[in-house]
Amino acid sequence: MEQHQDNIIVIDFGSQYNQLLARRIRDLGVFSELLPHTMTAEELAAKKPKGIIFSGGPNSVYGENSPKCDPKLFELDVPILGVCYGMQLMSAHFGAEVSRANHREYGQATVQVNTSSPLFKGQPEEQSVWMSHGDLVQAPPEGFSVDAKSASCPVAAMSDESRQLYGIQYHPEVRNSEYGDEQLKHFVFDVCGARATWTMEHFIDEKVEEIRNSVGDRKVLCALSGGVDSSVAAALVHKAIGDQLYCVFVDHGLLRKGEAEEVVKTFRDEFNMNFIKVDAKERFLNKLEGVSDPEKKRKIIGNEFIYVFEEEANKLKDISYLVQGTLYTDIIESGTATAQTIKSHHNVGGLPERMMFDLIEPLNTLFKDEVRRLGSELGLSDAIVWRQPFPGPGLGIRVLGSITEEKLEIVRESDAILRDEIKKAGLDRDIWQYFTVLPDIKSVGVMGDARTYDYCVAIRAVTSIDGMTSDWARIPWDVLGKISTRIVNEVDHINRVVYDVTSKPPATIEWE
Ligand SMILES: Nc1ncnc2c1ncn2[C@@H]1O[C@H](COP(=O)(O)OP(=O)(O)OP(=O)(O)O)[C@@H](O)[C@H]1O
Ligand SMILES: O=c1[nH]c(=O)c2[nH+]cn([C@@H]3O[C@H](COP(=O)(O)O)[C@@H](O)[C@H]3O)c2[nH]1
Ligand SMILES: NC(=O)CC[C@H](N)C(=O)O
Ligand SMILES: [Mg+2]
Repeated sequence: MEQHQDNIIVIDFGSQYNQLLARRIRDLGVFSELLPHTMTAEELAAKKPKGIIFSGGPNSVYGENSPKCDPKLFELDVPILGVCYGMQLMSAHFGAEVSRANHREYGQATVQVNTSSPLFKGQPEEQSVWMSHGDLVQAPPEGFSVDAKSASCPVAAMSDESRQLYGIQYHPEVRNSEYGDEQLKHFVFDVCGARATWTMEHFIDEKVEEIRNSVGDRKVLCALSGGVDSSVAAALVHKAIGDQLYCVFVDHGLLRKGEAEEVVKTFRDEFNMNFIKVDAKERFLNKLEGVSDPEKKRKIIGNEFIYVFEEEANKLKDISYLVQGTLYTDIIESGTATAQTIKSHHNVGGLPERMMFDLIEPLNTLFKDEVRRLGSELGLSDAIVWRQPFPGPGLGIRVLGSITEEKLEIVRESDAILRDEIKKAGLDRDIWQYFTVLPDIKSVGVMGDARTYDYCVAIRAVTSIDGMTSDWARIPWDVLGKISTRIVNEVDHINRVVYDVTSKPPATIEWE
């Protein structure tokens, strides 16, 4: 996309925090996107970046297959900030030695900084920072000066002002680095001279123009779940092309209690868009029968979605674009060239190899909280903007192992009770996501003096901002107690309720 504002490019070397870097820059009001390290200097220069940031990464620069960048990048006359692996890469490029550290540093550390260096202006000389490295730069390359050091890290930051090259060994993008935001601010505004003009309004205008240009007068299909992301994507594309947009909502039999009716009502009543509901319960459940591997289930569901959309597109004729509400989170978790696959999101890693559509994914650089802001800007109601996320594979990944109608019913009913009680307790806006899971185990109980041997249900409730990390929600015990009693009393085949108290990481939000 042609950017009409200043742009800072973050080059992805596989760090867990790479997405945070781009995010922090956007929060400063400057557009920023994450791009693969395999892009050539020429391709990157075409985007006219005001500055480039190298992310961290799990590799060692001296490792055999460690990711590199196009060396011509250093000749573009664009300021570069290397973070962690990025600084090590810059150092190695200019001939400094990067070696294994005697003491690896993970977590909080104290650095002494040179406050006359551009990135550290106006800050205290001693700062607390977040380190995560096992390698280090012993001495800076020629022409660079040391801007920060810690007890175990001789080069915690370095710079060559004349060539506009900067390096930081710790992670300024992580909140635990006290003045990290300040350092990024200095880089973006003082060193790169970027202007803070990036707003959601700009984002909307640019996307609308981009969508109009690529679509022309053709018709477009939108995969609409009624969730936050696809509702926002649909509203955005509708703004661009109006009635050329056809929204397709699929009931795959893995939806929550009452969900299909609710989505149909909302979109028929509140939205002035072409809306089609497809009943595809049987075909999804048939394909999933007897399949217990989570990744297989995800791929079957992802594939089947597309087959349904293709059939609908053929009925409407001349449709070659599919809109999806894909977020950056879906992409990173599905695995990229540098990041591991945590789970294949149905709309990314679960897509079939061949499909008849080109994808339009206007939100694929954003995080959930940014999408919510965008939704409000587009005038969507709070009920949609603040709806809790619900994964495309739905209850299919909340019935662990192979899926049956009976098990789906248990999850559907217990989830409805949980939602009801959370709402009654006024907690629905505080808790990011809450649902029940049916583990594939049975345990012994005693009900009405009789022995039972039946399923247990797990409650999962988390607080989060963007779904990348989360903590378990501290639901008051009396509320949990009420939920547990209701589930056991009202849902057949449940004799036990447990509460999941793990954060992400090390767990994930969904169980599959
Ligand atoms: N039942 C469905 N019918 C049609 N499209 C769907 C359905 N479920 C998911 N999708 C598509 O897959 C995309 C990803 O699903 P995801 O759940 O991440 O987003 P969402 O449902 O739009 O928002 P939310 O995260 O709030 O649930 C959606 O944006 C939508 O394009
Ligand atoms: O549309 C989706 N398709 C998927 O395949 C999928 N898998 C997980 N999720 C949602 O993503 C967020 C992070 O989930 P995890 O911590 O389980 O990875 C949580 O909000 C999950 O509900 C999905 N959404
Ligand atoms: N977080 C990082 O970028 C780590 C860089 C490199 N792998 C190291 O251990 O030093
Ligand atoms: Mg959803």
